[in-house]
Parts: sequence; C-alpha cells; structure tokens
Amino acid sequence: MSTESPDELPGRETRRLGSLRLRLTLALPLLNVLAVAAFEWSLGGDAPTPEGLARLAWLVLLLSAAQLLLVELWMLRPLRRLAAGCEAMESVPMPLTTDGEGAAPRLAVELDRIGHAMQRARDSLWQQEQAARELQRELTEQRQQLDQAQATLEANRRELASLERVDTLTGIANQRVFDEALRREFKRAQRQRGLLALAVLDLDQFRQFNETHGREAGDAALQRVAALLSTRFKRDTDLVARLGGEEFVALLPGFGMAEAQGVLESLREELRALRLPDGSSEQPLTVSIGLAAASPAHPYLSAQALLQAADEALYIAKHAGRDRLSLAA
Ligand SMILES: Nc1nc2c(ncn2[C@@H]2O[C@H](COP(=O)(O)OP(=O)(O)OP(=O)(O)O)[C@@H](O)[C@H]2O)c(=O)[nH]1
Repeated sequence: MSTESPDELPGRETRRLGSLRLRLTLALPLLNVLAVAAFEWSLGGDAPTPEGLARLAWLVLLLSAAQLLLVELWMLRPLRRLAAGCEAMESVPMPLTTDGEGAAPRLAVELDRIGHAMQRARDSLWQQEQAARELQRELTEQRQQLDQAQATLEANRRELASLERVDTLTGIANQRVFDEALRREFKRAQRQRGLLALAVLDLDQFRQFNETHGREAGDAALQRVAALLSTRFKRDTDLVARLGGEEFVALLPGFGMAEAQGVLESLREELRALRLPDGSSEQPLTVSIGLAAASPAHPYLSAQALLQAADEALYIAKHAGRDRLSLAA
C-alpha cells in the first residue's frame, strides 16, 4: 500500500507522463533501427551501400515519427487530461475534513445553527400556544353569545306561543283559546239556562314517567293523550285544550255532570289501555280528573268559579290516590 499522500499524486503523474514521452522519443527510433537491421539481416543481402543506408535511415525516421504521433494522440494526451482532472479535483475545497484543526470550529458552527433552529421552533410553538389561547377565548365568548341568543330565542318562542292559539307540542287549543271559550260558553249557558261541564285532567306521576322513559317519550305521551281527547270530544261545541305541562281541559257545553262523568270515565280507561310509551311499560299512564258542571239547578257565579270548582275536584282526586275522577261539590 502506498504511503504517499493523495495530494501528491496528480503532480507526480504529470511528471511521469513527461518522462515517459521522453523515453519513448528516444526508445522508438532505436527499436525501429534494430527492427529494420534485423529485417535486412534476415533477407541476407550484400553489404549495405551508402544510398541504401540513407534510405533505411529515412525509413526509420518516418516510422518513428508516425509511432510517436500515434502514442501522443492515443495514449499520452488522454493520460494528461486525466492528470489535469485529478489536479482540478484536488483544488476544490473539501466540505468536511477529518483533520483535527477544521473539525472543532465547524462542529461549533453546526451546534450554534441547531441551537438557533431550536430557539426558532420554541418561539413558533409559543406563538401557536398564544394563538390557541386567543382562539379558545373567542370560542368561549361566542359560546356565551350563542347561549344568550338561545335564551332570547326561547323567551321569544314562549311569548309567541302565548300569542298563538295552538299548543305547539300537541296541536290542540292552548290556554288562551280555552280562556276565551270558557267565558263565552259560560255566558251562553247562563243566558240560555243551559248546561256546561268542565273537566280538568292531569296525568299522574308524569315527572316519574319522563325520568323512566325520557323526555321525548313524555312528549309523545302528551301528544297521544291530546289526540285521544280530540277523538272523544269532537262535537262542534266541545273544546279540548292543553293548559301547559301535563294538564288538559275539556269544555263540554250541553253536558250535565252525569253525562260528562260517563264519557270521562271511559276516556280514563282508554288512556290506561294506551300503555305508553311503547306498550311494554308495566305501569300504565293514568290520569286524575276534576269535574264541575254548571246548570240552572247548580249555577256558578262566574266562569272563574266553575274552573276553580273543577280544580278543587282535581286536587281531591290527586290526594285520594290519583287515577280517578272526582266531582265538584
Ligand atoms: N315530556 C314533557 N314533560 C313535561 C312537559 N311539560 C311539563 N312536563 C313535565 O311534567 C312533570 C310534571 O311533574 P309534577 O308537576 O311533579 O307532576 P306529576 O309528576 O305528574 O305528579 P302528580 O301530578 O302529583 O301526579 C315535570 O317533570 C315536567 O317537567 C312537556 O311538554 N313535555
């Protein structure tokens, strides 16, 4: 293995090529002389004349010149280019050296650069955290605004519902319509000395029903009850309404106490048979009913008094154990 430094090789090769060319320039004519002499000798002719020697000398000269030209073109020139290429490569500075002198400063520079990059990454992370916090704050603000808007919307919805005449959940008349109808029908009954029955119906343990089956099932139950009431009381003069929550009323012009009681008792049974919400409930949904009836024999001073009498009867039904109909005194 060579002990010379790789840095010395191109200079040395160039020198060797120069020396090789010199040797070839000397050696080729000599070899040609020998070759021609051997050739003449092999022919075994007479001793050479001066003209013959001159001709041979020219021949050797021409042959040598041609050979040197070929060697120059095919061998020496490519080799010189190769050597020049090696020298050019040597002149390019190496990006990394393994010698001890350059390595330490370069390492320091690299470490410094890495340090700066880490600092930049930390800065960027901090900025992103700030941006995320800002975003979170905006989100909280917007959520609060949304909550406020929802509360306002709900208040408006309630106000609108009170102005409307239909209960939005069940589709039957609402309290507003009922109040008007009660005043109107009471006056009519008074005027005509007719009959007017009023029933207040309140579903039993509905809070528990909601808790057991869910609020949606509770809504569905309220709709089923409203539908049942509408089916049972469908004369033109009848009015069923939802007063709110799980409380309904039935206003029955022309009905006395006994007549209304009969219809309401069968309705109570029908409701029990509904087996809400999905038919699998062990505990059927029941209703308590308070019934009051105005008649010439049993007049009330006002529509409000009639309603109060029905409410009191309902109260009694609830306190007597629910799932029953109670008549006003
Ligand atoms: N699903 C549903 N539930 C309602 C609605 N309105 C009121 N409620 C619920 O009805 C329940 C009424 O509860 P309470 O007033 O304690 O009456 P209750 O549980 O039926 O008890 P009693 O009347 O004493 O038999 C409450 O849980 C209300 O949330 C409604 O529109 N839909």
